[in-house]
Amino acid sequence: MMARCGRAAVLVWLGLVAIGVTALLRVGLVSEPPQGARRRPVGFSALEKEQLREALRGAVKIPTVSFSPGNVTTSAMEEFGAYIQKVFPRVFSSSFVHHEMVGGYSHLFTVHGSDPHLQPYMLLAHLDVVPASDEGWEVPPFSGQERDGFLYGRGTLDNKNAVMGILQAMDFLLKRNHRPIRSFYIAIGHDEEVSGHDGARKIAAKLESAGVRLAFLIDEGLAVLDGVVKGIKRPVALVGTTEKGSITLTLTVQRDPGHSSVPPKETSIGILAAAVSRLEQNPMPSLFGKGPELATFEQLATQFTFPLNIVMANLWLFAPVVGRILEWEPSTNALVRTTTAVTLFQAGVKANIIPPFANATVNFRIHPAQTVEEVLELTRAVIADDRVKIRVQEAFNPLPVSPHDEGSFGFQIIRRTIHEVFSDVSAIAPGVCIGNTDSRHYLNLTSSIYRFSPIWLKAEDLGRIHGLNERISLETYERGVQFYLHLIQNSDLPELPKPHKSLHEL
Ligand SMILES: CCCCCCCC/C=C\CCCCCCCC(=O)NCC(=O)O
Ligand SMILES: [Zn+2]
Ligand SMILES: [Zn+2]
Repeated sequence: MMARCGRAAVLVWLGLVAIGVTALLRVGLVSEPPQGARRRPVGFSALEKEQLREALRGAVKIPTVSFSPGNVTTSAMEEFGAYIQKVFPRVFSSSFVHHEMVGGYSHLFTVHGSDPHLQPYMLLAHLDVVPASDEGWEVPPFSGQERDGFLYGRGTLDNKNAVMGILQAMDFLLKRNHRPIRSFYIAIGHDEEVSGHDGARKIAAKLESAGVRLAFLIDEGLAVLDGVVKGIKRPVALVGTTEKGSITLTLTVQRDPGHSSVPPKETSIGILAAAVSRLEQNPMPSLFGKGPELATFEQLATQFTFPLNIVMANLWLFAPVVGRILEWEPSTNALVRTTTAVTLFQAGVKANIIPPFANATVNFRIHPAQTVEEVLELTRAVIADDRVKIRVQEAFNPLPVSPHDEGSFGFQIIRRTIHEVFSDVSAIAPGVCIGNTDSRHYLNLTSSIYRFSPIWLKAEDLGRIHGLNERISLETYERGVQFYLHLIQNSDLPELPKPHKSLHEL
């Protein structure tokens, strides 16, 4: 009997291994880099390197902060506009580049390629940054100081690296007398950090009313991740093919004020604090494996060390266990569920007055398998207190998944460009962008929206985005400029080679 059980267990194990190996081979083929002649990184002279670093430093020193919708630092944004004109005169004076301002402080460049029959694409970035005070920073966040090969400052990763990287690449192309064949737009929003309603949304509306359709669009988002995903030793690049939805709620409790010497059993502050604490103690349900994050892990399966590689290649069986493990780290927990972040709390007027009001802001990022309505319903159920009034500030559902198969022009061009410039990455896979981007305003112009920042992130860097000591290595920034240079040239391809030879010709 014991022997029979043992033999059965071995057979089950062999079966699992066979399935795993099959899946690994399949996945291995999918994630194989495109073959054939690759464009080699263009060399920058020492002077050019110096120029591109100084240009970024100058951009970081202008405090283009967005505080809230309608409350952005307009004078800094005007200064930023003048700064890029000064640094990139070639771009602003080129006969085939048209520049215009939209929504007061956003920039739209139209680069007219030599073949007007090719559908244009778009490079997207934003010039505004989230606030930063000196406290906790190794160097002041708007001082543009450099340490050990890193330029420190708010916006170095999010997103002045892209604004300056794109314009710098354009400048270098013009300097080398290169006119792109395919037309493209460069859109630089000024209020992405506070919803993009005055910048990106207006640019999108303008292009839409002119009947523009885009071949694809690339915005900030995921990146090259080095040691970020536990179990993967080598760097991998993730391209965001979708992004999470979002809900921002204001929770309010109002009670009668009075003398603090005769307090009620519960104050508005106590009631609201208990409600937000319940939200934190009761996270949204795990949905790991029910959305496009499944494809990310399947495609990265071969990159995991043994035995995780077998596990990842068999998520149909192991997804619940993997989901539990991913919950341990905030960065991967964000892929598992709708996240809940209590971000603002305002209450009370004076030490000896019973507080008449308490307000809290809670920001949820919605997992692709959930909707705004579902999250609202769960939130009401967890708060379960009619004294807490719930108001929706802003809400949108998770974004559609952009095509990422072998025939998807934009995805394959981006993939090829990553292979050329970040040749040290071992795999490229589609992913869910956990933050939100201006790209969602362009849904009516294209279904091919990709979110990839050409930056190299180690696990410890994730906390720098919107956090303390945001910084970029100058070597990484040079690669970012290379990325946009290559991307613009690769996009000149009129179409992808036919499927039977696509991988060899790309
Ligand atoms: C196997 C997958 C592991 C994924 C781990 C997550 C990696 C995170 C990588 C990049 C950081 C995401 C930043 C996204 C851009 C956010 C832009 C932004 O700040 N927008 C405003 C907002 O979201 O409020
Ligand atoms: Zn950003
Ligand atoms: Zn940001």
